[in-house]
Amino acid sequence: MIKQEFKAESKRLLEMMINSIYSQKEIFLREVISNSSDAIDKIYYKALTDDSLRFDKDSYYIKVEPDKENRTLKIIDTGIGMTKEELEHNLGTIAKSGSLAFKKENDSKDGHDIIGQFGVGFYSAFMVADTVTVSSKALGSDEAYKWESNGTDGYTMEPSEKDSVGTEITLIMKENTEDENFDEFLEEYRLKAIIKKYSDFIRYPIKMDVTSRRPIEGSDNEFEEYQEEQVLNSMVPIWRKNKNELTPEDYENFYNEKHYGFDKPIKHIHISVDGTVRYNAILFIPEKIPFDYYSKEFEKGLELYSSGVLIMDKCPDLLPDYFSFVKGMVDSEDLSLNISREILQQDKQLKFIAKNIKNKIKRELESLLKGDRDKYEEFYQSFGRQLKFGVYNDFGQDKDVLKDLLMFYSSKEKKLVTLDEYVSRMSEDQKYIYYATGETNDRIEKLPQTELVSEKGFEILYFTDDIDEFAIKMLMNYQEKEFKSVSSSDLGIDEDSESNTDTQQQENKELFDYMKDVLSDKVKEVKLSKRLKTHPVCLSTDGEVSIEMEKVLNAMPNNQNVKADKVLEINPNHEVFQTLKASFENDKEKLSLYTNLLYNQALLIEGLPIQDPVEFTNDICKVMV
Ligand SMILES: Nc1ncnc2c1ncn2[C@@H]1O[C@H](COP(=O)(O)OP(=O)(O)OP(=O)(O)O)[C@@H](O)[C@H]1O
Repeated sequence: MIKQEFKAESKRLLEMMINSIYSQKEIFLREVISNSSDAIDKIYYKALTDDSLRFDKDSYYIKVEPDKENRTLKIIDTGIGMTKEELEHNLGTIAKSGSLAFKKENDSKDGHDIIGQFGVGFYSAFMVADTVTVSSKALGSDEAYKWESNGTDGYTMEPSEKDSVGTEITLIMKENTEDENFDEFLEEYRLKAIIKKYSDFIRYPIKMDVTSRRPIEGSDNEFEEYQEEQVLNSMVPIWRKNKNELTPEDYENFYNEKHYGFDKPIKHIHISVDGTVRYNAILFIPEKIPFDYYSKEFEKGLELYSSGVLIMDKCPDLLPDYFSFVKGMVDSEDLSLNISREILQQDKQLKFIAKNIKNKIKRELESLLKGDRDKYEEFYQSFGRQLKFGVYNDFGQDKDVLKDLLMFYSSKEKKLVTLDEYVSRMSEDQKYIYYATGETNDRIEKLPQTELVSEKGFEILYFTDDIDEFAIKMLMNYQEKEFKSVSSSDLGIDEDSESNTDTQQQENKELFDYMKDVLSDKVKEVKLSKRLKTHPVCLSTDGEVSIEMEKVLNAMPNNQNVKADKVLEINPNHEVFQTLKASFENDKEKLSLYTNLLYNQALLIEGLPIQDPVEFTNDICKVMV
């Protein structure tokens, strides 16, 4: 059987490729500049093995020349150039990458890694240009050649004049349409911005004649325009520099230049890994919460570079949600890019980098907590909530990563403490890590439910964030100590008076049954309290859902009307209890009134709404008259 070769409609293929690979037209400049940078790198490589060649870095550059009048954009480089054959092979064949072949022949060294690999980037010029002319003189050749194409009808080749070695690409820009303005790619400010965004860390200077204004000599208010050649890119990526050479100010400047935030970062993390996947990263922990951080608009992610060229503005896969506040960038030469360089082909390397980064951020936060408590607390005030979400999310799969980073306000220390600090202070007879929930620390401080635990001398953690209790339920325990709400039915505290209370409970069973009937299904039970010392009444809960959780769940849009099993507790040592007993004997109507009043008071203490406020105030008046 004869094997047939696939035939391709190269015209259509090219058209499809030009119009569908890239999501943004501005990318063409990144591609053409990357080619120029590769061409200069190739001279560098040649010089390594060819003694007759000297690579003097300062003589190599890339120049961008917009010409608004003629609507052309030139990109000129002093790279290795192309011979007639190379022009034909590399630009006349789609998906033929001279650069990839070159890379295979020459091992990449000293971070001079060739960018091109797919053999398609050049054609992105046709997204913005009708005609592309490439005039090139190869290193070691006396002749120059010109390649020209309008992107659809093939190309022409002819000898041309060119004095120096290198390549000059001229784009004749497309006519503007209703939807597209191609003139923008001839504007200095736009070219500057595109170069800064994608090609800032190209190792060679990218120059352009920039128009500036200056006062005319001898005049106060007259100005003249003049042109001045400027280098538009920073060239040296700070992440490639030795950490010892860099000062904290260098990192701060980088943070500001890259517009990661308007604040001063609390900490920077510089990572250089030279293992199976090589990468460099500079990460920042911001000081202040970005204004949109807790909104839908906020997008997490790090900038992703491949060999110094920007691939993605915000690569979300590099950060877990709970570290979404981290800003910065990652640069790797080992990424599997897809041909548009916009998304990644497969994410094995990316997953590896993300995992490393996650562990590194965790370790750095732990060391901040140990080494600079004030700074950590500052950080925690801003982003602690996010860490707690991290404990709760995905069924707690990352709770162990985060548990040592958590902090809560302590009843004893009157400041934020870690769980480790809490547990290390626990006395032998303390079974649980106690917590109380409420809107503010002040309100929790006054909660009747805390009385017994506080009297026992046990520390209580104050939960004021709606996520707190959910996170802790997910954590279940810390260093094998379970968490216990001060409002839960069993506090695990052995009281001497316990049997006494139990007897009283038995003796007054009918009273409590009556009160329960008055309240019907508003409460699960009415009983004598073991936890109250001075306050007459409080609510506690029986079961998994606490009152605080009920509040949070019911405030959600998909509210499923979850209810906590509430227990109304009465303090047997309070005079009110005697009044209740007396009215049970003599005046049931009064007992009903008192029961409702006590229940509503308990709701108020919890910050829960009273079902019928008018009835409540009328009830109070009834007691007065
Ligand atoms: N300015 C230039 N100087 C020298 N050679 C060039 C220049 N521009 C392009 N080339 C050659 O043309 C080839 C094709 O370029 P093209 O941009 O299409 O692909 P690439 O850079 O190899 O790969 P990628 O699609 O990944 O960017 C390059 O591999 C290179 O050999």
